[in-house]
Amino acid sequence: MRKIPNNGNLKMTKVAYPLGLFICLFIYVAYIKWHWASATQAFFSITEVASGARRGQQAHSPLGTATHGHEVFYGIMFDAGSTGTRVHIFQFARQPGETPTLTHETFKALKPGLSAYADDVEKSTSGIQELLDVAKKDVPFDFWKATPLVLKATAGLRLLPGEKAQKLLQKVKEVFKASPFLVGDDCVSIMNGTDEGVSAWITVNFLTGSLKTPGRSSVGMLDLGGGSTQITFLPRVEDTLQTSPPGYLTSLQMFNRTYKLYSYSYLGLGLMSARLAILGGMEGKPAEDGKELVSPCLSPGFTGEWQHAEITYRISGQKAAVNLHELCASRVSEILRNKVHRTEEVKDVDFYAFSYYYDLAANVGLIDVEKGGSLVVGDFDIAAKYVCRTAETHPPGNPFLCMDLTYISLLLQEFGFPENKVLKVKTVSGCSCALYDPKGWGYCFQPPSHAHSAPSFVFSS
Ligand SMILES: O=c1[nH]cnc2c1ncn2[C@@H]1O[C@H](COP(=O)(O)OP(=O)(O)O)[C@@H](O)[C@H]1O
Ligand SMILES: [Ca+2]
Repeated sequence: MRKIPNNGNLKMTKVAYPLGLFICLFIYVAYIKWHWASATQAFFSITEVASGARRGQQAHSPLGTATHGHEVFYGIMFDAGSTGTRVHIFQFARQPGETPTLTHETFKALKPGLSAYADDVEKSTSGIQELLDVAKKDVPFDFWKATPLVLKATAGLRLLPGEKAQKLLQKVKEVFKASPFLVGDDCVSIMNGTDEGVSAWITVNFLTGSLKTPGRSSVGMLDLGGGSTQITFLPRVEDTLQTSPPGYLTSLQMFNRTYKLYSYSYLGLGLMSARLAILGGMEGKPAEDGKELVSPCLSPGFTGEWQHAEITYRISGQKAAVNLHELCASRVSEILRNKVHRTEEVKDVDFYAFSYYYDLAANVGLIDVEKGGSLVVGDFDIAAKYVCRTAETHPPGNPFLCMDLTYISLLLQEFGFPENKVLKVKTVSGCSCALYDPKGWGYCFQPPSHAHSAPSFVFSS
């Protein structure tokens, strides 16, 4: 479990414009602890709801009276990713009349993801309950009733047949409703892929300061999750806007500006889903007759088991394979063929890359594990070639390393990134985002709108 206390030396003084809420948090996150972005994203919405609820409670109860002139309130956010469920418990403080600051965060993650329980929803409850128990320990008893609780699910649930996903969400909702926290009717939902990409783009652009500095060019965002992968950037070239297929452009209105973003989430191209496709398996289905899945991306002598979404697959490397990298690259190219839309403009935009881009780059020493860092796209190719060649004779500790690096390298090439393109790779990612939910806790924002409807993602001050 991660606990992140705030040393309290970054308090905002009174600001006229509620933008201070965001600036404060992002300065805090960017300079004190560039860390997991769902915290920041949830912050946007939680602060308003939680403090509102708290005020409501205070009207009836003397327990709400703040100590030392501070009003303290909490928010709980579950990020139900395809590979795991994570809880973020936020504590905020607010001086009367001032914007709240994030003063503490508790985090705990559990594996596997919620979607692994698609065929036995009852089993999903113990993990959710365990994370709720963490929240109950963290949030003082008197605050339970006023503390909003929300869950946002991503690719794992999107990949499930609708009925199965709904059953899981319903189960979680029951557990939430039985909890002592503040839950609304839409406390549990699946976030759509574009919202996931856009919310991460907003976060990283706050973090880099480009949204608050007029004239500063924005950065692009790449997120590689387990089930889906997102690319989002702000095109500056008319041709990108003209040539992008429908569904790849989305309008976002924020701080009196309209952003026409290029954003797309590729469901099934997250790293774990890609592994399964490369191995020749089908999402949610065990291999026929327990057949072994053979891949040229695994060491020739390797045999083992791999668990994905609660299904165990027997896997092995292709016998006597020579030039593993070439064979693997050709298999991966088959999987990626005609799946990814390429834009010329990505060459000219600064990009940040998160999640498995970070995990893999850190794993092979391309970046610092703690701080992240910069690399060029071609580094993934060099690393893939090296790891795959070594794997021909010595199976690596992680049997998927050759496959994963080859996949990442080819995916980036498919997006249109040249090998000399610099990427900044960080641990932060835009995962679940409460703020970006049209019906959710968008107290700070009006509902988002995409593509064809009028932009309405408006900061309401
Ligand atoms: O809270 C977190 N801390 C650090 N890494 C996280 C956290 N949540 C997700 N990740 C990263 O996200 C990736 C898995 O993606 P996820 O399970 O969210 O799939 P999805 O986004 O496709 O649903 C991994 O790289 C994992 O390290
Ligand atoms: Ca994620």
